[in-house]
Amino acid sequence: MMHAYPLPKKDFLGFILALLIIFITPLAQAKTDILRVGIDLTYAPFAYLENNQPEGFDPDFMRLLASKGNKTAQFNDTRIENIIIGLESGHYDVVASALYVNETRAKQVDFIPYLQTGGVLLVRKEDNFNPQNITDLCNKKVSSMKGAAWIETINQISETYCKTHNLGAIVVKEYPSAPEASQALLARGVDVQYEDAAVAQMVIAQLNNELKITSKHMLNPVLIGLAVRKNDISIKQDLVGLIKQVRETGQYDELVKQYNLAYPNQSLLASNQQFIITDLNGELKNRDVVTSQGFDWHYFVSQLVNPNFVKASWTVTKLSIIAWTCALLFGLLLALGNRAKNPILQNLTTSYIWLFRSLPLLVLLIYIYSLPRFWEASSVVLSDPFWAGLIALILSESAYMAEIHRGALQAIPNGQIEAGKALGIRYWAIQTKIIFPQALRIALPPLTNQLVTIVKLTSLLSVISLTEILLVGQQLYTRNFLVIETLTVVAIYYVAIVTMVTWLIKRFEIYLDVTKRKNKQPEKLTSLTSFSNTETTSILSNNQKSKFVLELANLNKYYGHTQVLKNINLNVCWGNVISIIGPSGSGKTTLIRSINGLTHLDEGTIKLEGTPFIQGRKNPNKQFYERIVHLGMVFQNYNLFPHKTVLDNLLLAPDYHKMDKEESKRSALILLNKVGMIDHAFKYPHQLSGGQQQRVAIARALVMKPSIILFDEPTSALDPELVNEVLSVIAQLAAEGMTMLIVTHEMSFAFKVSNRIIFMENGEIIHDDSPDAIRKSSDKRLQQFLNQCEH
Ligand SMILES: Nc1ncnc2c1ncn2[C@@H]1O[C@H](COP(=O)(O)OP(=O)(O)OP(=O)(O)O)[C@@H](O)[C@H]1O
Repeated sequence: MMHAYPLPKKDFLGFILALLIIFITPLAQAKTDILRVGIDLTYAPFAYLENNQPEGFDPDFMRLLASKGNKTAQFNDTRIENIIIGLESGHYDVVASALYVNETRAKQVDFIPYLQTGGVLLVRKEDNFNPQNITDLCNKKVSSMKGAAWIETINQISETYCKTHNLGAIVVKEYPSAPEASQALLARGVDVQYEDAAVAQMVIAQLNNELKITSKHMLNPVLIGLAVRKNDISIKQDLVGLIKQVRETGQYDELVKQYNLAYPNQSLLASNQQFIITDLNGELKNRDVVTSQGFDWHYFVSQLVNPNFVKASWTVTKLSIIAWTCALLFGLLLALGNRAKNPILQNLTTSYIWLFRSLPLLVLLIYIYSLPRFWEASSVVLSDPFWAGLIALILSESAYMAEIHRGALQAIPNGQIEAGKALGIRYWAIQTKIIFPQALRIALPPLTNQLVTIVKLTSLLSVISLTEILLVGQQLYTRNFLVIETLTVVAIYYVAIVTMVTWLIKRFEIYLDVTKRKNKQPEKLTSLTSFSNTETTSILSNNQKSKFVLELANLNKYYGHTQVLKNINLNVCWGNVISIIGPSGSGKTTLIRSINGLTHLDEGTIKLEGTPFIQGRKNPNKQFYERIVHLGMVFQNYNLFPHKTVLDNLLLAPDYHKMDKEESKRSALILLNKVGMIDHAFKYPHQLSGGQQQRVAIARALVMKPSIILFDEPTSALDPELVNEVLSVIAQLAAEGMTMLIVTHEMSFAFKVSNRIIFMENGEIIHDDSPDAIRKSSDKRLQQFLNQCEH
């Protein structure tokens, strides 16, 4: 029977200890039984994956050594550029990845030689170019695996032979692995590939003989070694002893024969003696513990001014800024397409965004860079990794930016578009002058983030051999193994670029933020107060060409099955001030918005100044856009443009309609004076009260000299104490003979200023009479409504 009591404390600790022992013992055992090998399994035939198992010479060799030492080889697949970081960090004990031996590498790690190899030259099968030696490569582009031994030799020959013989330099393009270097050759990004002899055989077989070896002899023999940490004396002793054993038993010879490789010859061993830890007989030379060097400050400082880093930084900056700007603009078009009413456009943009957000940039980069293989003409542009990288970045980033723009565009209130439309401004101008500047301010912080992302993403472009900052770093540390020093330089360059570009955009963001802007120095406006009344009223239109300003005939409007306007007929004479009153939901706003096309009618015609203006469901025509400016509109929520000053709010429409600049500025100032806002001409809307904003909105509606102004509940959004300042401006306009149609809930005002009052209910005009007649009407429903309003 089990006890329900808790375990005594002592027993509990014992239990934990037992658990630890159970788990730790096998781990501790595992460490001694396992030979941990760092290896890059993308380098066939030396090391590759087959059926998920490491295969090739290096895995076979390490398995052989491990079994001789009664251990199991455990492979840790790591790309070549990071393989020494793993060794130094203790993730494995030895690197067996066809590493060539050289002086600078030997300063960081100890090498135990175990193989020799050499290079060959590969070209496309159909090419007539037959290079035999490196000297035949002058003026050619050569692809190579990153950090390969021969790169230094090629660069040396380019300097000492090609340049001195005026034959043109050899351009080496480095790729992460041999398959990518071959793809570049097939895509005509390079003319020739320099490859390890054993690797080249394998590549040719895999690519169905699309490439051929042209060099007859193995070029540039190199010594290959196992790399171990300098202070790891026991692993050095173990490995040297095991290699000796497998050579003596003949197992080593059997293995190298299978791969057509060889143990390093004596002369190669002799010439590399100072870089390896075994002598010519394969015995360990020095058993002292040598600690690896600390941070190499001298090298670090020298690399800070390395011209290759400076050049790569310029490439990264240029590429990032161009990619960001193009993706920003393209993304904006995509966002607009996505918001369009056209379903084809919507589906196309949605699919684009879905596809390019899902595709990894790396895959996209390789697709684009390889395109010339299938479409030769594209090689003119795409063989240059800068352009291929730029196109891939733009395609991918524009998909992300489209979503940022979509969010920002959605955040702009619809009233801004309506205010633009009411001023007769067409679609593109509304977008560019009103919507984009406001949306850009909202989108800028996330867009800045994207720029930082792009700067960092450029490091991926090394797969297509673009010499960017990380690639320069990798080229350096795969040769000298000074990983931390080099990466610190890389980090400094990236941080500097990101800091610079974000600072620039931050300045732009501050520039766009009108709340942080100081008011422009006001001009001398005092002279304006001396304008005569005639000059002030002459600004208002008195262009009476027809009997009626506005004629509405048989207007009908439905929302779904609900009819909200029922056969509306109304004629407005010049100078009429008509107030539209009625209970909530009676259709007042719908009526006034359909007069200037903001709400589409289902049936009926509207004539403006005697000429047809809107006809039923027909789309607005050219005549509509020419005449819409004769209809001013004042909205309930003012709808001023927040990114423009008061004066610029007034000048937007005259500028768009190409009116005389000086004259419209003068009219704008006179109108501001008229509505009592002249002292605020250079303020932004957020610096004004609601009443002041509405007075500016009235001046803005007047600046195009409309024949009639429509007011949609102009005081409903105002605090009670601000209502009167707006109403007195409207009353003044009424007194000056301005024709106005006013939807209002301010009954006493309506009765005071109007010559006619229209009472609407359920979408119908029930009464259309003088204020006196309305007041005296015997209609109970009307009287009930008026009584309610008075309360
Ligand atoms: N976009 C829309 N979709 C569907 N129905 C709408 C839409 N706009 C208005 N309506 C309906 O049309 C009718 C008339 O609305 P409208 O806004 O013109 O009334 P109103 O008299 O101006 O009311 P209020 O005085 O409250 O502003 C209402 O029943 C309203 O619910």
